[in-house]
Amino acid sequence: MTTDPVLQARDVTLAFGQTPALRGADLTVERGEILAIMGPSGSGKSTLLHCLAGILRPDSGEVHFAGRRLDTMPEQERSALRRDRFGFVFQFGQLVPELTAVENVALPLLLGRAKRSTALAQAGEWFGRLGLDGLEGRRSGELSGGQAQRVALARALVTKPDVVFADEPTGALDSLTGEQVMDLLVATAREQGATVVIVTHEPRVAACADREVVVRDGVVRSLDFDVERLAS
Ligand SMILES: Nc1ncnc2c1ncn2[C@@H]1O[C@H](COP(=O)(O)OP(=O)(O)OP(=O)(O)O)[C@@H](O)[C@H]1O
Repeated sequence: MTTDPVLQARDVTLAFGQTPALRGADLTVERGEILAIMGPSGSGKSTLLHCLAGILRPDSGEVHFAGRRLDTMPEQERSALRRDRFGFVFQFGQLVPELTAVENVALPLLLGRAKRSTALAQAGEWFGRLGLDGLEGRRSGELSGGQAQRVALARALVTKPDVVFADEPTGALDSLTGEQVMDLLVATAREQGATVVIVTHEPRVAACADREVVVRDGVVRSLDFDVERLAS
């Protein structure tokens, strides 16, 4: 049985002023797939991730999510879709410093208008699951980098999103902690059947993925193409 891809970028271009970031990027992501996007600094990886997540609107080309055009969708609808169907993990966790860890995890549920007690209870379930027991009441300044990133993972996963977008999720962590965070991300995403799109510089992180692609000069290449090109 074949299923439709969950995400698709078709001939996407985007420039920041005079700087081209994407120059005809094509990418298809299958449902449940864990995909790593690699490539040199400045090649367009984060811009591609932001287009796929409906954060940036391309100058031309199309972006599809679950059969719907994301690039032409009105902002309000895109923002609801990001809140309800996508989860995000960034390099520095980006927890809200005024909130406790459990409130941070509950945030996407509260923004989706869940009852506060229900949201906090659901958020609390993630602490045991991610080895964070007892840290529910801490603020981000009282957590280690690895703990904060696990809280950020819980926040990305708490809504049971279709897709988790992770931009350098281990970039600020030492390699052992980074590995633990990646193992947790992959295991929980697989458990929930979530698709994961990871931008990373680190081959060890990419090795956790089902497939790797490389972005060069704003264009997506499969890893096979890249290896052949480098070998020739
Ligand atoms: N907000 C912005 N304003 C201006 N130029 C930008 C902006 N964001 C990205 N760029 C430029 O677009 C190009 C692609 O950037 P992007 O961040 O997508 O690359 P990247 O591959 O993710 O890089 P890195 O690995 O260093 O994070 C670069 O030339 C970058 O300088």
